[in-house]
Amino acid sequence: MIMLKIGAKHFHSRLMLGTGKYPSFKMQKEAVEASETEILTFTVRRMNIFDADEPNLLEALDLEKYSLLPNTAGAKNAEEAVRMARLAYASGLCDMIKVEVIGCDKTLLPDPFETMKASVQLLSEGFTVLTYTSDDVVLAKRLEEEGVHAVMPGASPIGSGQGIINPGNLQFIIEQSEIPVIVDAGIGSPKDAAWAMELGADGVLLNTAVAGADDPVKMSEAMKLAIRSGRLGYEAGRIKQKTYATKSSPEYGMIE
Ligand SMILES: CC(=O)[C@@H](O)[C@H](O)COP(=O)(O)O
Repeated sequence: MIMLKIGAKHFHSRLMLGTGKYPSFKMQKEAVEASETEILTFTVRRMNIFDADEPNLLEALDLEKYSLLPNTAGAKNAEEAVRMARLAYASGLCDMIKVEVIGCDKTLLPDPFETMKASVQLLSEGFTVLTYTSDDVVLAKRLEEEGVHAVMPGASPIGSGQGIINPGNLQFIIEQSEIPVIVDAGIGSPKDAAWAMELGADGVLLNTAVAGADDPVKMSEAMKLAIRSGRLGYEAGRIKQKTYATKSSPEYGMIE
């Protein structure tokens, strides 16, 4: 059964995993495998794409098994992001592109204007564009209108592990979107990932919570299960919250 469609690509897993910050290549490989992800993201700037003598940060992974989502992390403006995307494409390491243009070094929050500019340019060049944004509802809509293939609102600042700090905005973005919404960045624990999915997100992208865990492989599996569980809960339709109690054992309609 197909679960997630982004552009022309179909996926069974709703978890996208970052490849950086792992304590070792061995741990990276095991964590990636435990996640059962189909989409791996990596920073173009940190790849030694054209220099065979330099270390390759993906060398432990069998890249044939994954769809690759290079990201433009480190770009400070649209021009830099576009250049990185073209480089990833030219190197053959590009099924899709995650547009990430940082506007503030302290918060690592995206620059909305440059993000939009880069996304529009890359769309015009035929890329499948997934755009990292803040949880700005109007910007997410504008990006969708421009034709991006997915929006990726942050749960909280990258690497902060704060989890979802503005569920209301994520909810609005999810409700209005006809393209996939991937909650990206700031996930700290499995409960955050499950919550994002329960809100109706189409997927979650995370890195630090797994790579920085005491046991990245176990955490990777926990995230996989949390995302499945959150999605199931969303599809099952949760009960309405009430102010007052209602008995779990009603006096009528009991099963004998
Ligand atoms: C790897 C990547 O793309 C990050 O920029 C991403 O946003 C993940 O953030 P966390 O490390 O907070 O999960």
